[in-house]
Amino acid sequence: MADLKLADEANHSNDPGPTAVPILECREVSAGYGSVRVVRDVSFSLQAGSVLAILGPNGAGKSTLMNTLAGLLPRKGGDVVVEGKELRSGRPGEANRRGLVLVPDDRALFTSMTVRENLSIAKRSGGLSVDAAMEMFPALAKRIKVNAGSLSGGEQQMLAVARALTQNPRVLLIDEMSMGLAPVIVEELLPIVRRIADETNAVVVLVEQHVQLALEVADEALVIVHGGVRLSGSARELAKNPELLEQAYLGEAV
Ligand SMILES: Nc1ncnc2c1ncn2[C@@H]1O[C@H](COP(=O)(O)OP(=O)(O)OP(=O)(O)O)[C@@H](O)[C@H]1O
Repeated sequence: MADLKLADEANHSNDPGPTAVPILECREVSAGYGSVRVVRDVSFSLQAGSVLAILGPNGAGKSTLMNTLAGLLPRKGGDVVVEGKELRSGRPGEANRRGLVLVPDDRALFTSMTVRENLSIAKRSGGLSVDAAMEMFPALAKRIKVNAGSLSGGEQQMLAVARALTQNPRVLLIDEMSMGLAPVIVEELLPIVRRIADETNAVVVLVEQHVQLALEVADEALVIVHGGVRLSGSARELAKNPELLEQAYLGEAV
């Protein structure tokens, strides 16, 4: 099956020009568990302020790729380069210090601590202050004294993203933000991702099952099937080609 690369027409206006060093480069990255390779030769390059949507069916390897980028899993091949410097494989502390911040699909909040405590404990120098993070999420600001475990699913997700922003991310990795959330909540949350990229100039890599909503906020998209990139291109072009997306998901030749 030939991979398809759509025209590289990014829909963001903050193109830094051809000489800028990419914030994140993934060069033929492979990953997996034990001797099993579940992600194969994934490559992409992202400039400051851009959003990449990683799409694909269940079990395709999307979370494995995210965890590998965050250093939680060792790579089985390839290079990850952050702002021009290689990142060592399987070093989550180093990845975090270099600005890769993962919002995991289980959100990993301290449920018996308040919203404010969850944010204060994560805060890093250079990251958004608790108050600035709350400005991004006014609905959560009203719940700042509430324990994270008592928040709604949408509020918990806001807190997980707000917490990441207090850590000064250069690369924000958001794995299935919409997991378990009603579509109406997802429609509110995803535009915030766009705002984060635009206002902080961080790169956002978003794994998302709500394909059309993700394509509305992303600049670029990859469809991963069976661990390999099946389709890639500008989010705007992919959004205009739902049949192509469907074929890619089904693993048909496109
Ligand atoms: N800890 C693990 N040990 C061994 N295999 C795993 C582990 N986690 C995931 N896998 C396998 O790796 C493959 C890719 O899983 P992964 O969770 O990365 O897919 P995904 O695209 O994120 O899917 P989903 O959308 O369902 O989360 C699957 O076959 C899965 O069973």
